[in-house]
Amino acid sequence: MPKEYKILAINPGSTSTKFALYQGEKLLYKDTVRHTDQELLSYSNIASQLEYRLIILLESLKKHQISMDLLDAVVGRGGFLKPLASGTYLVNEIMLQDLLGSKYGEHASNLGALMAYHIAHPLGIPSFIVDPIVVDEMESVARLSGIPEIERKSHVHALNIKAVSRKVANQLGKPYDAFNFVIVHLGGGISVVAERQGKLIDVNNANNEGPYSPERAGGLPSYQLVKLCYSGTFTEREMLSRLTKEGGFYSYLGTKNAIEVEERMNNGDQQAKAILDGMIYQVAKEIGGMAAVLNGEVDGIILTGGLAFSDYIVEQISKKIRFIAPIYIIPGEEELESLAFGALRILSGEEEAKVYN
Ligand SMILES: Nc1ncnc2c1ncn2[C@@H]1O[C@H](COP(=O)(O)OP(=O)(O)OP(=O)(O)O)[C@@H](O)[C@H]1O
Ligand SMILES: CCCC(=O)O
Repeated sequence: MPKEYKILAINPGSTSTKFALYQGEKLLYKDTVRHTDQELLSYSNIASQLEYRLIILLESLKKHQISMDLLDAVVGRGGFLKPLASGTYLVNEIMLQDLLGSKYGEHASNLGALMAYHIAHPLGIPSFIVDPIVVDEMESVARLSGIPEIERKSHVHALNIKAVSRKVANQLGKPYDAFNFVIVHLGGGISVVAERQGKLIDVNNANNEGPYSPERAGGLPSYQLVKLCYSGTFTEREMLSRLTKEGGFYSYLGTKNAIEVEERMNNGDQQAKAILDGMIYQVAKEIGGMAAVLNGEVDGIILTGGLAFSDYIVEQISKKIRFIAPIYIIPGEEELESLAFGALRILSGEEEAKVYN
């Protein structure tokens, strides 16, 4: 009988940290710890949250009486690195340095490789990342921005997007590269992608384009943005934080929690309704754009991520876009499973780990 590898998967998100333990393909334990805005905003940068998130992980393992001694590998979500092909990568020194120094940008998922390595290294076992947020399959036409100094980049919830795409394709009875999908990850940040036959040919860079989200500003009118940057009101760090951690719902309503925003709306708060509806409007508009990228040849639109648990959000988006193609709802995310299975493919010899250099 083949060995049933034990793999710990770690997914640090913008509003939560999620963990799971798999034995082979079987889930043994799963836990989600949600972080308050105050907790996370008290850290000056993402890398400085490492110890805090590691303590949370160790507490969770202890609470669930999980011993780390029997682990075969640890896998974390992959963050801002150089643009990469899709796949599973061994965590190595260059990767750790790039993440610790935020060389390619700040994002909660930068902690994935760091946390995985800190657990795995003392145990003498490998650590991996799978389909990091810098998976880049964009076509050259999609890279043009409008000025030569700025190139559009592929920063995207690739892990979950690839997983849900496979899932829907499976439901439809064909491999995922047989379809064209528009896939929308509705999380703390929002990714809307055009996937043509398995490749993410265009994506809104979830950190600085597209719809606003619970914590991000999304695309902004560029002229006014430049004026604001030079107004003397904000430092560069404050401005970047305003766009990526304190934008969207948070900037208007003081919370990143969509459940709370919906409750406020249901209790008659008109401002909460306006902001929620504004996000829905922008998401629908972005989906229309990605449908055009696919020449209207869209086999399905997939809505996924934490916000896809909300009936209101799903219904309101669906109303605007159902003329395009059938809609598939996969709430939450398949990220932990995808991480564990990515590592499993390496341990079982089905694939070879890619090297980051
Ligand atoms: N049942 C629900 N109804 C409405 N909104 C929900 C529900 N569950 C979670 N959310 C909202 O989803 C958002 C977080 O989504 P998710 O957990 O996918 O994000 P994350 O993993 O923290 O960040 P990201 O997906 O950007 O990496 C929050 O605004 C949260 O309040
Ligand atoms: C940058 C892509 C991933 C995310 O927005 O969380």
